[in-house]
Amino acid sequence: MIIMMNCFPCFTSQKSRNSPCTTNETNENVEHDEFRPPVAATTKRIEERETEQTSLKTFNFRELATATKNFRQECLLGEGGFGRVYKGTLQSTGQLVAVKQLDKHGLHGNKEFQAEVLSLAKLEHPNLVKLIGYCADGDQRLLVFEYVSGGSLQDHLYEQKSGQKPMDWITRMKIAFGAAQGLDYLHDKVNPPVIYRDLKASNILLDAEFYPKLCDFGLHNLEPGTCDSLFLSSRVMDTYGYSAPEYTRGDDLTVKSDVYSFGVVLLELITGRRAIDTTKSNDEQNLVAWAQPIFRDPKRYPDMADPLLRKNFSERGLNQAVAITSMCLQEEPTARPLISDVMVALSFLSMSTEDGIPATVPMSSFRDKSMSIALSRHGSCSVTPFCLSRKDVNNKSSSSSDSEDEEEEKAEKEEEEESVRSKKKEEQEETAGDSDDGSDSNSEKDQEEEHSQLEKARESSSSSSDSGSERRSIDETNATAQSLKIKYSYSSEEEDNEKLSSKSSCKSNEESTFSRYDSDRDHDDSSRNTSMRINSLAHDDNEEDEEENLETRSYRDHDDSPRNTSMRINSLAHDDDEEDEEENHETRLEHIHSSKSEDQSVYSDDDAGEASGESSLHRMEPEEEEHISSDHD
Ligand SMILES: Nc1ncnc2c1ncn2[C@@H]1O[C@H](COP(=O)(O)OP(=O)(O)OP(=O)(O)O)[C@@H](O)[C@H]1O
Repeated sequence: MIIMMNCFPCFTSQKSRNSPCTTNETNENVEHDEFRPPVAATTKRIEERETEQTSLKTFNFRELATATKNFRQECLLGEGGFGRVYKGTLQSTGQLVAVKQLDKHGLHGNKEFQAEVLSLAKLEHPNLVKLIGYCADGDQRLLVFEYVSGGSLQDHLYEQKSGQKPMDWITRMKIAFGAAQGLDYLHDKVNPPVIYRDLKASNILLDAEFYPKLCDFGLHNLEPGTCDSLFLSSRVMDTYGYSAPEYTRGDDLTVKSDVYSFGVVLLELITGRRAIDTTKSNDEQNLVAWAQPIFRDPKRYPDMADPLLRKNFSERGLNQAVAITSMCLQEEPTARPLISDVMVALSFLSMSTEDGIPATVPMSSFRDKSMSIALSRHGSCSVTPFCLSRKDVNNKSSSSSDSEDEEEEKAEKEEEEESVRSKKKEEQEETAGDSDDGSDSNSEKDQEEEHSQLEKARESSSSSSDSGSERRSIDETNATAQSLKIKYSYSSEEEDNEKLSSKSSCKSNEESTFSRYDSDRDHDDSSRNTSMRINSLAHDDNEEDEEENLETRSYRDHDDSPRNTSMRINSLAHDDDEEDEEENHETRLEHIHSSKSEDQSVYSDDDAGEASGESSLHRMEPEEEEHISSDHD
């Protein structure tokens, strides 16, 4: 979009040089140029609204000189590929800002600059450094950003000040999660999507509470050299170690190239190693090259972790994080996950739990199946295809015992119904075995019987829950699972997932789910305080010739009890006036798993003073998993 030069008076007007102004204050001066068709009043109003929305300020050079004490050395925060960055204080408001003085190489014209700046200003997200304003005065081009006080991720990982504690595991995961949210916004929430191109540890700024904000996004077109082909950008070198293989091959960059760079950052967070470290031996200089063989050997994952973490992380958390990283770092761009899926997975990893073990990630939270498959390999993803409704999440996140009781009652009811239904199924199968055409002829009768059994089950279930007596035993549930011939284990591989998915006739996530994830910045220490919504809706695909219209619904139950590992698979036929009874099933698959399984043990090494100086791995043995079915046996 091309914006008029006079729209920003600091380019031309003397008046503007003396006072800061916002773009909306100056819209009266809008003129038209040759690139813009005559602007109708309405169009003009739309533009005004756009600039109002961004509330972008224009500054004159003198103001910014004052703010930065005349660009004094002591205010210099650093110098990057775009130019120098100074810390400043706006005189008018007292606000702290970071003033980026763009290099004059390949200087962009005012119009181009304004256009870029305005589109930049529209990119607003809590995990992006906010552009406050700009200055284009003579040949000066400056951008004014909010000041982020905590330094960059690079500083925290590698340039720690003395006495500063190393970042703990959860903090690292929260940083990764926040960065993923920022990237997701650029990739998924902005139209057209913005390819960051420059994601790296030094571009992730942290505030005083380690809340991450991405900087330098969308600046590509302002990069020195984009107007001057002879100018070799120093940024190319800086990005070395983060850039995706397709960049080196000279192929086009896509959002998946950003996913690769994100993978490198995640790897840095896990390992505490720089993307490129020339002080290391040859085979360890390139972090990704060093990590690739380890990705293939999960037993070596713990060796990968940053020694500064002193093994204070859960094994499962580490496995998940490494699995996500290795996916992001796939050679082939299409094999890399969507950042939205990475973000969802990290939302679980960044939640603090009492025992430090991250919750299982519901498979249907992902838009792309590959992520759930990768995580399920590490027992980190519930393989049941299900949908997490907002109501479910609310119920789950509520600490109210009432709602938990209600959930349990509901689950019990469903189990009853499921039991009846599966028994019926078995009978039907037997009948089918005896007589080929028998099932058809009896189907109506069967339906009636089934229905009446279900009704009975509902009644008996409600009466038992009313009296508060007799809970349905979980071995019955397991029998139900068996009757559905679904096998499951925590180490289940891809095929198991596929089988389970197909058993429940649920379409792939890609096709059938819509995920929405919202999290605000209070995503903090308590998982209960985490504001998170994941909604997935399995929806029908009319083109598919499905005999049954299945609505699959389930939810994650992050069970607090370490000794309860069970899987409940409930399937019930429900009568719905509007829908054909024969064709409608509601399958509820609920997977409740233990907070601690074998794969979930916590490594801890609190013994900082071990004589050897090398911490040994203390593995807190998981409490024995209690498979209720085996108890029953
Ligand atoms: N909004 C900001 N708040 C606080 N510090 C900032 C801000 N923006 C940049 N900085 C700091 O200014 C310095 C220079 O930043 P800049 O982004 O220009 O360079 P870089 O990230 O080191 O390299 P490159 O330009 O290649 O990405 C860095 O130390 C960075 O942490």
